[in-house]
Amino acid sequence: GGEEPQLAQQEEVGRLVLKTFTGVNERTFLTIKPDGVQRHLVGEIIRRFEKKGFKLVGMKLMQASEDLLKEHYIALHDRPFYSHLVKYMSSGPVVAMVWQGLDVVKTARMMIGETNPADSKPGTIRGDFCIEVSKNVIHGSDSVESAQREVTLWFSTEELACWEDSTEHWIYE
Ligand SMILES: Nc1ncnc2c1ncn2[C@@H]1O[C@@H]2COP(=O)(O)O[C@H]2[C@H]1O
Repeated sequence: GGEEPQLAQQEEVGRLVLKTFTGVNERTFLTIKPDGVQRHLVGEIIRRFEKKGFKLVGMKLMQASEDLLKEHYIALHDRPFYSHLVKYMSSGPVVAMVWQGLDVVKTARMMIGETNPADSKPGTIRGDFCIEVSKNVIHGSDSVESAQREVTLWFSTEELACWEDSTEHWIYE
């Protein structure tokens, strides 16, 4: 009984957030994985999204806890590689980021490449910088809904910056 109104309220907030972060305000969650940090790819990866024209609205270098990563990868908890994945992701610092822009979820996935680097074309991040699926350098949200879930899981609202990009007139019609 008592929990239902709260749940309805949460769903309402969810719908509102989803409506707010559409069009040029669409947001995605990206994280440079421990192998990407160790291999000094942080600058190169950020450079690609920055030069593309997307807006960086949140970023932090952090060592993620196993609890956070278990929640982040909850949809994969039945997969045989789940616990290995959680251990690897918590083994060193990652760079968690929120990027904003028109169709940023889909476009970032295209820039990242396929989950398996062997299927990723040259020119994509995974196509250019890695070989194995279990060391694939970067994560990107796979849908607007998972982006919303992942952004709120990894960042508080105070950690996200709202700023005006002076080049926007040269990027959007
Ligand atoms: N067969 C696999 N073996 C190990 N890790 C995998 C396998 N398939 C997927 N993954 C990892 O699981 C992750 C899920 O989403 P990511 O985009 O972070 O990238 C994926 C890979 O790092």
